[in-house]
Amino acid sequence: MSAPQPAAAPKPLFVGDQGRRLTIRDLARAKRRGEHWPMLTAYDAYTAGVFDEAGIPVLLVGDSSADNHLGYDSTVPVTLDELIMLGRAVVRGTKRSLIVSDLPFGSYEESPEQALRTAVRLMKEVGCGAVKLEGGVRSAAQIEKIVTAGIPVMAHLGYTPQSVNGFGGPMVAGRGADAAKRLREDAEAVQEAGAFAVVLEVVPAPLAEELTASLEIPTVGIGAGAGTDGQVLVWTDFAGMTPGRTPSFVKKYADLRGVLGDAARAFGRDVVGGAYPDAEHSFS
Ligand SMILES: Nc1nc(=O)c2c([nH]1)NC[C@@H]1CN(c3ccc(C(=O)N[C@@H](CCC(=O)O)C(=O)O)cc3)CN21
Ligand SMILES: CC(C)C(=O)C(=O)O
Ligand SMILES: [Mg+2]
Repeated sequence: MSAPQPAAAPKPLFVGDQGRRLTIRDLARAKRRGEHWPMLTAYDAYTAGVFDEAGIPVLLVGDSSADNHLGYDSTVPVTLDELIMLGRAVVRGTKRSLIVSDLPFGSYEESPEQALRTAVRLMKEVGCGAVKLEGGVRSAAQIEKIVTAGIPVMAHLGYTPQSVNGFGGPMVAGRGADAAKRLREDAEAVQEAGAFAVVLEVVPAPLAEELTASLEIPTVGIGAGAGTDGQVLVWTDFAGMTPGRTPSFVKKYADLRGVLGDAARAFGRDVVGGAYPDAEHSFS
């Protein structure tokens, strides 16, 4: 009899060498195992390819592309056609990550039928694996309609940026007993409607932890503390590409803006000074 072998270390989800695209079932299994996993936004093929190769299991074609890629002031103006173009690039640039696409503002609020039409366009034209929309109780009928048609839906609660023009109150959602109760009801509603996961944006950490324990579906936090199943960040924030101030929950893992600016200045100096192109970079 040989000595008992130590149990094989569970393979973290983000290593992601399944040789296929991740699915929502992989995320459900990660929840059962108590694994934490990262998610990043992506708006183009190269960047998405870098994250896919780095083993990020879930990439979001966020409507945050509006203010972080397309130059709008908020997420409100981005159109479905614009998001579809970005999503197609992200899918073309990746092999393994699960691609989730946001439903942009105005493309689902009117009715469950409108929401399904939008989700179907994203599934057909982008080829993503899931869609995401904002709102709890107010969006439950939309979620149910889309899920019933066989399309996985990620919900999004807490601070919901598409409503920025309607917000009068504080940014941190779920603070205080009434707000916490509403957030719990929203979370229950989206799970009941069939969402496979739920984003909790700018929510007090203890409440996000409580929801993560009470819900069967994975939670994905952004500014919601360490207790959620997944963590998502806007890629330009985590990589130091966003100009100016970023939300306080962001940790900057690189200074891409500095690196790229330095490269551009060096190229400019070389061209002006005659150092580029040199013989090595010319044809004789
Ligand atoms: N670059 C960027 N990062 C994001 O996380 C992000 C976007 N853009 N655009 C769409 C939404 C908007 N989100 C935001 C935007 C601002 C804050 C922010 O300024 N938060 C302040 C708290 C302000 C308050 O308490 O009133 C912070 O210090 O974190 C947070 C999330 C998250 N999303
Ligand atoms: C921040 C995430 C959750 C998002 O909705 C987006 O990037 O659009
Ligand atoms: Mg979004």
